[in-house]
Amino acid sequence: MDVDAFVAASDAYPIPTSPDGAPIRFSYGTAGFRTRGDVLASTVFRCGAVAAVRSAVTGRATGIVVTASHNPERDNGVKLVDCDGGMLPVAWERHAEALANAPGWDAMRAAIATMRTPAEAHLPKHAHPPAHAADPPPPHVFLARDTRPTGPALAAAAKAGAEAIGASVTDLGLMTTPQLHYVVYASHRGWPSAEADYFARLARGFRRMVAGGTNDDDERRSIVVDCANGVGAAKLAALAEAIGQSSSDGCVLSMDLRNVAGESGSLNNSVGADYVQKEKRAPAHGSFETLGPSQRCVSVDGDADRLVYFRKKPDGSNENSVELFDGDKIAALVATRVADLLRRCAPLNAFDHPPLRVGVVQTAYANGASTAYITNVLGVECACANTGVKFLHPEAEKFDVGVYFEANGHGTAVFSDATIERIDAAIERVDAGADGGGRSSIEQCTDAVAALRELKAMTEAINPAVGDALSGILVVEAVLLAKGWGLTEWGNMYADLPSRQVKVTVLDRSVISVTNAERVAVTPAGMQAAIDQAVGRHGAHARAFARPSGTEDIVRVYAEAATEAGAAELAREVCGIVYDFAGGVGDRP
Ligand SMILES: CC(=O)N[C@H]1[C@@H](OP(=O)(O)O)O[C@H](CO)[C@@H](O)[C@@H]1O
Ligand SMILES: [Mg+2]
Repeated sequence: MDVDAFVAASDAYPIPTSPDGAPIRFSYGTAGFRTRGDVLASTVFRCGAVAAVRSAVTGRATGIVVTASHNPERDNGVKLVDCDGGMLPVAWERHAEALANAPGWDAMRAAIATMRTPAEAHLPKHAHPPAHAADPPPPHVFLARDTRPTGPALAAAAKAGAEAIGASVTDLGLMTTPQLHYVVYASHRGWPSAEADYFARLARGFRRMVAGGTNDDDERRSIVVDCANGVGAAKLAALAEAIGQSSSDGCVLSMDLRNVAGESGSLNNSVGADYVQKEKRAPAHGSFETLGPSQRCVSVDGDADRLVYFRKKPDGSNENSVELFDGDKIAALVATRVADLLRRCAPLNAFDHPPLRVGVVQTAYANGASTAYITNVLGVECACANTGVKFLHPEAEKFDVGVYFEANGHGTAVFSDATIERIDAAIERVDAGADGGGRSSIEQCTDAVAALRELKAMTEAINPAVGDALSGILVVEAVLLAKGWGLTEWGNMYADLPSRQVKVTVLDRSVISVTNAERVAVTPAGMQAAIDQAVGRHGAHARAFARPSGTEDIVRVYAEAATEAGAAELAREVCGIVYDFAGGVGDRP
């Protein structure tokens, strides 16, 4: 590591100052550093070095992605990907912050020295293959960016930072965030990690998932995709190519891609998954108003790690309002399919000793109706984690098959290595003509074998590293096809309770601290009791909480109740309580 060369090179990337002349302070939030793109060069340059040092410490390649996801086009951000393809350890977020804000060469040297102390290694749980302890490889960083105008210069800064300290950099250019995670994940396991390998894996998984499908009537599977004018547009086109839109084997998925052009200012501008989920409205661009209520639509966000499905409200009361199929509904669909497949696999006796634990991980924002459905109807365990994938993913890893989605559509299904080994072993037994259950013929188990193969295919179609809109679309489509379901049947799983999500501005949001997966406020004193009282007044199904956002300088209030009016009123009351107890700014809500 050439720390001296790095600190010397940093002079070309000075920390910018705010109008009062003080250096801008950068913080690593829920999903990396994120702010206006034109002030990020010094931070991104320094993140290049963090990724390089992390690679040196772990003996494996790491990743950097330059993106601000669903945020406006003028913003940008930088997120570091750990060597196993997952999120950076939380302790290293603090190291990245220390380096990003270090005021001079000595402070930078000190921040890097801290990262390199053995106590700070926080090595990932999974080591594939074993670390090269004796002869560590030179540090290596994979780099990608989304389509923002500030992206090329920032990516160049990241590369310069990593190279200055002595890492080699593979610049992958434009990629979705989950693609970059996948590249690092695959390289960690020694798998082929080129972009073509990613597409081929997803496409293979999809085609195998639908291979035994009920598509006898040759009905064309058609979806309209809102690409948010982001990096997902080109990648979805490539994915469509990979699954072979014109294939003659019956497993057709036709994707009509909209909002792909990416004119200046169009990224996430009244389009994309965040807009559709928060507004419960169709994208304002891409001619969605001309579609009928039977058309299945899906929106991805600017870096294509979120997806939500939607369709026009059949009553047509408001021409742009939609029925939303959010992350909660996607999790319920995927978990249902996993549970169905495992049940059907029973004759193979492959997953009974010990029984596989399937679970769903949600956040406090999950609609109460979805939690009730998963627990009571599906009979699947349901855990609640703090907001942010870095909390959900590890919770999901505690199950043999853990399905997690944030309500906003970010999520995936995590199959543990041991589970995949058990699936593979069962397939081997089947292929060898034994059923594992002592029966003379596997013919008695045709349905179980089909289920087993579909389960295996799902592990390939899903992005194992992180939530991915592209793989999410394939899995949802394959499950709908296999079940012979349209949106009506999917929607019939459960009806969302009316809910509201609102923002309150306060002087200092850190006065609010929370516990119990963010559902209970510990401070300021008395605030939770007041929220409880308000909830109590709204009867059965009422629920509300307030927590400080990890990505914006606001407090988020969430409320749900049995009626639309009740949810709106409860949200308004809780906003007032937050305003009173936590130092509200401006007019009282
Ligand atoms: C309620 C909500 O949608 N919160 C979002 C938002 O986090 P906040 O900490 O709530 O600002 O941004 C995160 C990063 O994109 C995402 O993971 C999370 O789900
Ligand atoms: Mg995103």
